[in-house]
Amino acid sequence: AVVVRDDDASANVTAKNPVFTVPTLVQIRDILAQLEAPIISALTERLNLPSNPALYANNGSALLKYIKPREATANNLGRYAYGKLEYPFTFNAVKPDVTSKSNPFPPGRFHQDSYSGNPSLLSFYLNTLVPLFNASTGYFYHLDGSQVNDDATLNLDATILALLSHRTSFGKIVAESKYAADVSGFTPLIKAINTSQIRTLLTNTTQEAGVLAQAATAATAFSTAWVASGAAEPATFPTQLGNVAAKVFRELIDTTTDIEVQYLLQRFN
Ligand SMILES: C=C(O[C@@H]1C=C(C(=O)O)C=C[C@H]1O)C(=O)O
Repeated sequence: AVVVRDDDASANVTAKNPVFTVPTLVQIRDILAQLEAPIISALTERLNLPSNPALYANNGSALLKYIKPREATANNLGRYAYGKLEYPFTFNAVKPDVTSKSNPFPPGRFHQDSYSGNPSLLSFYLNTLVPLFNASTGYFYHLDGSQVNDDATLNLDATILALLSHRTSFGKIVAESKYAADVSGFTPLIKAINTSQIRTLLTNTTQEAGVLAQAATAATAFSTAWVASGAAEPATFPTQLGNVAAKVFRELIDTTTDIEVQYLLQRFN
């Protein structure tokens, strides 16, 4: 539907974003738990492919070149539409909502802020994860004897990065849900731009321990399943996967929390 907005002087007529009420924190945590297995499943596959270091040199320029046309296609399919909670790595898809009398961001209603956690996810991927993806053999067989399959590797890189972006973007609705449950606690901290106190109020270390424990359980299940299914794995494989899963979920928690903090800092813009 096309509606006239009285708060947008630059355009007489513009499409208004849909109004979304965020789920409760309990519901959001259930949804986040559902994302753990797919992330660790993709990491398991990726850990079993050898890497071509050239793809990740120069801040991942070859990886980003691979991802760019995929993200353009994804964009045309609506992957980054308003409220999808996923953002691309190769262009900026965020148009932040602006508060006004007609659009006051009531507690519990999603609004879009301009912050993306993707740059820090990409740097974590390139600098911390890629060095851990050091398999010497892969599961592709080539008559020329080569083990490396650049396209298959990049395809998994793109899949993992998209999942990481989606998972961390939940920080936006986590923040809205927590704000709605404690408006009087958050409001003065936001107005004072007290970033460290906002972060403290958002953090729940018991919940974090549960997320990390589920990641460890999933990593054990996937490495056990690969070995039981007949994959030729080095003895170190379960430990390596456990290590990768622990690092990824620690990073996800930290970046999700960054996104929560940044969302709230823009609450009254
Ligand atoms: C997402 C939340 O906020 C923070 C981030 C967490 C996460 O990313 O899993 C877990 C607990 C909180 O410290 C939450 O409270 O569930």
